[in-house]
Amino acid sequence: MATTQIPQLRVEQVSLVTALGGQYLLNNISFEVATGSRICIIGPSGAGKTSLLRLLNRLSEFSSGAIYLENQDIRTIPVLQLRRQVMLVSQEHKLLGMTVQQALVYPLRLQQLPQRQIQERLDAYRDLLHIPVDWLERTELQLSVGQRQLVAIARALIVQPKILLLDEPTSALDAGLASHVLGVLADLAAKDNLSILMVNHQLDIAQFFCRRLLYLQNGQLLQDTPSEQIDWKQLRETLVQAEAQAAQEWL
Ligand SMILES: Nc1ncnc2c1ncn2[C@@H]1O[C@H](COP(=O)(O)OP(=O)(O)OP(=O)(O)O)[C@@H](O)[C@H]1O
Repeated sequence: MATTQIPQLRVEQVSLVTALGGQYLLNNISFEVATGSRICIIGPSGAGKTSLLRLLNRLSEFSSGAIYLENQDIRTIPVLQLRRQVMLVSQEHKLLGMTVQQALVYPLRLQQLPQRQIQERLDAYRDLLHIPVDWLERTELQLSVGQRQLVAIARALIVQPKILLLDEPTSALDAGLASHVLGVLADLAAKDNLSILMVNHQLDIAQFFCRRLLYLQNGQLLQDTPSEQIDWKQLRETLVQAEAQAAQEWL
């Protein structure tokens, strides 16, 4: 008899309304994430992409609807436990006054892992992401934006989450490093069942990496499409038009 696998993450009719003015930043969003998914979230500036990611590990609270991690309502999961399973790499990469090494091992120390295991994970993920040993003693100010981005990705992966939320993860990496990082992420999705939701403005990266695309505009989920069904040329044009419209609304 076939078994039905429960989705790893289920977003059900979720809305986010601003505190003042009652404007909908996200309106009635529903989708599911299967284990090991590679999903890109695309849409013009201000569409609500970052806001959506932040709801998934409760950095912000949704106004209505529900989100389930493996069938458990995320509001019933202690927030630190949730964030260990659903890690967000945001666009701002802060080491909070720590060195790279301290920042990488901090979440593992919080989990009270034995020192030997901490060292093994540090070596493994530093190696995996090609972070040179001589960065370990550097602080944020001694790293370029791209280097900080790489450390932030390592810091999320070292915790071995079930779901990784990435907000423009490769925007500051050169093409070679970006493609290495995407290869590492694809391997982790295939071998370790890591699910990845990635906000990305670079459609060529989305086309290469993602197996499914969520298209957001004005807080609404307009498309949820497997990548093989996407007309990328059409999508590029839609996005250019939507960006132009968004820019006009700001003028
Ligand atoms: N705390 C907040 N209060 C009010 N409005 C907010 C808040 N946070 C975000 N917004 C607004 O919500 C909308 C969606 O913002 P969000 O950052 O999620 O968009 P985005 O799609 O990620 O945009 P970008 O591609 O430019 O990063 C924007 O109009 C933004 O100004």
